[in-house]
This record gives sequence, structure tokens and C-alpha cells, in this order.
Amino acid sequence: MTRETVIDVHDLTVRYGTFEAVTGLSFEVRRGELYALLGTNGAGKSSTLEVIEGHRTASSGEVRVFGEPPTRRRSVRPRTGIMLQESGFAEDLTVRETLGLIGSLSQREDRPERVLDVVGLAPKAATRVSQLSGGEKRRLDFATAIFGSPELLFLDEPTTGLDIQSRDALWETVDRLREDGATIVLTTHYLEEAQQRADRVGLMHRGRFRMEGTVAEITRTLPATISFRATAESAEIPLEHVRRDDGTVLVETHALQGDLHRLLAWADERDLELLELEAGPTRLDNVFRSIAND
Ligand SMILES: Nc1ncnc2c1ncn2[C@@H]1O[C@H](COP(=O)(O)OP(=O)(O)OP(=O)(O)O)[C@@H](O)[C@H]1O
Repeated sequence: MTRETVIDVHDLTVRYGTFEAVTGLSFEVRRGELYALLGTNGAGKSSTLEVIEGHRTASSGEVRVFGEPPTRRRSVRPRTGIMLQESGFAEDLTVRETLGLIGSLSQREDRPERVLDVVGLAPKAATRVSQLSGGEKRRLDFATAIFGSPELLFLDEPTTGLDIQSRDALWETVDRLREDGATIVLTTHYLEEAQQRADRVGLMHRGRFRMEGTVAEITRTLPATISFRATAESAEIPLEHVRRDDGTVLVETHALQGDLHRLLAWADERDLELLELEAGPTRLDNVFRSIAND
């Protein structure tokens, strides 16, 4: 059974004057998915998201969110949480006041204390926004987005400026929302995060998708890699497509399991230990580099 479509983008074009920032983009996001919209700088991600979020009208094409035009804010807004790259909070409001204000605008029910606790800002509830650090402001951004546990959450570069603990905490909260069925749209330049977490990925470059699919489908377009620290013997390994790079042996292969098996058998016969051995599909950032260079 196909899950319900939450976001449906069909043949979307966004123009600024004569410049086409997004050209004929089509994709769907289904209930419960984490969809990562990735791309090079200026690829058109923000322009696309602004249309889906109802902040910009499409030059042409059709966009539906929960089956409605996103500009129909009264029905779409209460079901949608948005964490923008730059929020522009009023500097003289306190953290609690900001959350209360944004919470009431979102028309979702929640307790500010609960949300501040979730994002670790409870001790700063009475602090003015102007006195927060960059990372704390990002956490307040996140708090406003998850206020009332929305069904659909947009996360635009959510972990930029966050320390590792805050990142882990943010993803834990997102995972909990997903367990309750929330749908997530993520944009990030941290491709590792997308690789780990996205169900599907759209890779944009110059206004179009260059690839779209699951992480496995996308990373399969490039060979997998085996790498280990070079030794005198490694010149003789029985594999093709071997490169040496800065003391590391790098093997590119479309038959990862078989080649890995052969390599390990070869090392066993010689009683060699392959130090720093790593094997796996290529990383999303390599696919990204390959599309960004054309
Ligand atoms: N208001 C605007 N007027 C004119 N051109 C714009 C406007 N907003 C964006 N653009 C242009 O449209 C293109 C796409 O911009 P957009 O912000 O959607 O890209 P992006 O993928 O979000 O980029 P980044 O990763 O750098 O944030 C860019 O070339 C940008 O210069």
C-alpha cells in the first residue's frame, strides 16, 4: 500500500525576473518519510522550500501540502513546523515569551516549559533572545518548529552552529517525532547526516534534480570502495582499479562482497593484517561532487 502523500510537487518552476532558479521540479514526500533536499549553493533548494512552505508563489507548476495549496495557510499552518536558517526573533523578548508567541501563531497546543525542556533551554527561559549564544538561538528555532509536535516538519540546515551534544539531542527529538508518524523535510550541507537519516534524497544542481531516490539507490551509481593502509605487499593485491593515495590503498569496485572476500583471503594466506580496513558503498558526498562538477 502506498503511504499517503503529504507533499506533492509537480513541474515546479520558480523565476526571479528572467532568471530560472527552479526548472520543472517534481517529487513527492510520503507520510512518515524523512526526505532530504540537497544541492549545491544556489541550486534552488530554498526557492523550492519557500513555495512548499507557502512563503512564495510558484511561477508555474502545482504544489500541494496535505492536498491543499500551501498558500491556504489556515489549514496547512497548524500542521506544519518550520525551522528556518534565520529566524529573526525579537531580540528583547525572553525565550519563554518567544516560544509562547510563536506557539500561539502556529495555532498548536503545547506547554512552553515542555518544549524548552526537550531542547535543553529550560534554564534560559527568562533570558532575553539578545543574550543567547548562536547555538542557543538555533535551539530556540528548533523549539518553535516542534512546538505542538506538528505532523510535518521543515528543517533548514538544523544543526549548523550546534555542538555535538546538541546535534545528538536534536536528532533524538526528530526520531521521537518520527516514531509518532511525523514527516520531515531536511536541507543540509552536512551530507553525512542526510546519508544516515534520509529515507529518500533529491540532489539538486542548477534548478533541477540530478538524482532522486533512496540513499542506497543514489550511492550505487558510483563504485563502492575498499581502503586500508598501504604496505610493501599491497602492490600485489589481486584486484583491479587500485589506487594509492597518501599511504592508503583505495580499491573501487562494483562487486564489493566478492572483491572484499578475495582481498581477505589473500591477506590471510600471507598472514597480513590490513590496518585501517574500511569497506562500503561510496559516500553521498562523492556522488555530490560528481554532480557538482558538471
Ligand atoms: N529574491 C531573489 N532574486 C533574484 N534571484 C534570487 C532570489 N533568491 C534566490 N535567487 C537566485 O536563485 C538561485 C537559487 O537560490 P536558492 O536560494 O533557492 O538556492 P539554494 O539551493 O537554497 O542555495 P544555498 O545552498 O546557497 O542556500 C540562486 O542563483 C540565487 O542567486
